[in-house]
Amino acid sequence: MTDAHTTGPFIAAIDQGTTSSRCIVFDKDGRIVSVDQKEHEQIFPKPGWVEHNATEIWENVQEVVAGAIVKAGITAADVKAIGITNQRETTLLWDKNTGEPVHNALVWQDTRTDALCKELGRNVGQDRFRRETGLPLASYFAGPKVRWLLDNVEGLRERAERGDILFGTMDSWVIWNLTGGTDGGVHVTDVTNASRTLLMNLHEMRWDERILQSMEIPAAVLPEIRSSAEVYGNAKGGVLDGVPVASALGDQQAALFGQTCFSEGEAKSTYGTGTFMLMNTGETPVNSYNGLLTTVGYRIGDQKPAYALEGSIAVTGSLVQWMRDQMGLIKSAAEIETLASSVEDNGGAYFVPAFSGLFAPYWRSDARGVIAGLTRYVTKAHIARAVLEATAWQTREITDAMTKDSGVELTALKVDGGMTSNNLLMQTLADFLDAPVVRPMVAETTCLGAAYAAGLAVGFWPDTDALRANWRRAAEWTPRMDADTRDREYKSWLKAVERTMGWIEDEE
Ligand SMILES: Nc1ncnc2c1ncn2[C@@H]1O[C@H](COP(=O)(O)OP(=O)(O)O)[C@@H](O)[C@H]1O
Ligand SMILES: O=P(O)(O)OC[C@H](O)CO
Repeated sequence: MTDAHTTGPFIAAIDQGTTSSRCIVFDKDGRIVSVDQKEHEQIFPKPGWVEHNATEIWENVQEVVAGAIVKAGITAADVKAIGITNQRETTLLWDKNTGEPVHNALVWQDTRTDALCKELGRNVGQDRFRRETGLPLASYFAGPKVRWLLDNVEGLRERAERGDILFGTMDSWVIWNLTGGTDGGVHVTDVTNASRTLLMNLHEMRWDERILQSMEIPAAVLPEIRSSAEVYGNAKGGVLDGVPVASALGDQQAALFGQTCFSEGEAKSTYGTGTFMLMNTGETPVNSYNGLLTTVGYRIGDQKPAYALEGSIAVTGSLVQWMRDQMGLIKSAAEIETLASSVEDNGGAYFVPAFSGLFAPYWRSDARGVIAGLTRYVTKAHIARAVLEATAWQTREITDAMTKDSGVELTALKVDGGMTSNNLLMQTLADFLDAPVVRPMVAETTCLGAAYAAGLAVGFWPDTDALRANWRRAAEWTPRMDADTRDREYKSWLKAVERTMGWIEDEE
């Protein structure tokens, strides 16, 4: 599938995402040469619980890597490096002697550790976690999930303490398997993924011993924390045998990198299963007083890290999936735009999809979803509109918090991800933010970011300036809504948000 304009060598990026795994081959201009992708099963054992089968995921990863290489018509010899990016926080423990997971992976959306987080908050204190890790104590993050597994899988704690068990987010699982698994696989994670565990000291980039003690997690299970762009090892076996594995970044940080947000104040927002806005805040971590997370943006080799402020929204694209799969109101995700465009407005309806509680800026795990403002007038088209507006209003709440925390006014928002193919949503976003929304030519910024980092690590690209030169605007939406309408609608949205809170009582 390579054309006359794309001659090698290439970089291959693997994106192990929440709903699918994909592999994309890029050329030196950052153009896509080939793509292969495969979905995996979403397992919902109980309300609020979400799991993935990590063995299925690893099989899919191997399949899409082979698929992308075949489609590109190339071999391992043409690939200079492999970059890894992944759904963050999703937590796996596996046996290092057999390579078998000890349990399904607990997915970032899973809320089973709510009670544990409350208990830790009472015993250890919320502030300590915020101060050391940059994160609020919430079921979203990996550390409490590790503790839950150690407490609930029979005999696991003893095996972990004996040194037989490895913990990893999906970057670690993919890298360990890629580099040989039980036959010498390297057990590493990068600073961006480690910064999502509630276990890493954000300032010193090392596992925090006191937090490990209070969470009762043995250090023996932990991967080594490395930078986001360096060679961790070479692939062993498979179609990319011998190729250096040279980057790892959580998917949202990878998108920040792929959008070339290398300067302080530059931000992007990625619209996939959830939505995540990150702003590069430079070499020092910025504390949030408005419900954002402080996280690592990236670290290239032994250079100073770039930190970021993040606004995380749990449910955006997954609400569209829910309309399709659970409600049967649309047949495809794209159909939501046609349905929503058949009416002028939301008909008075507001949909707050607090399915996993509310993330930024509220961090309320006791919240659950509501549709507010219903009257007999409301049709499924109005609900479809409210679904799209929910994504745009949630972004507005995040940009407001970013402005307060960073002092930087939003002048334009760089966007990417699957939902950005929805024109109505992008226009609504520009309207609600009262700022232009800009989409780059390569909307696959997550894979692109991982490819860029891997390429920098092996000298395929010389520096970040070379990467910036690849960024090209594909589309722009400018605000058209009058201020009065925007303010009135925003007030109604905030009223609907209030109605979600406190739905789950402590004993539930
Ligand atoms: N045209 C569309 N309008 C609204 N949502 C869409 C559209 N196309 C895809 N989506 C949503 O985008 C998400 C897929 O985007 P993607 O970036 O691939 O997500 P992820 O990386 O989280 O798996 C799905 O949740 C899907 O419902
Ligand atoms: O796989 P995605 O794109 O839904 O991203 C998930 C995030 O990394 C969760 O923090």
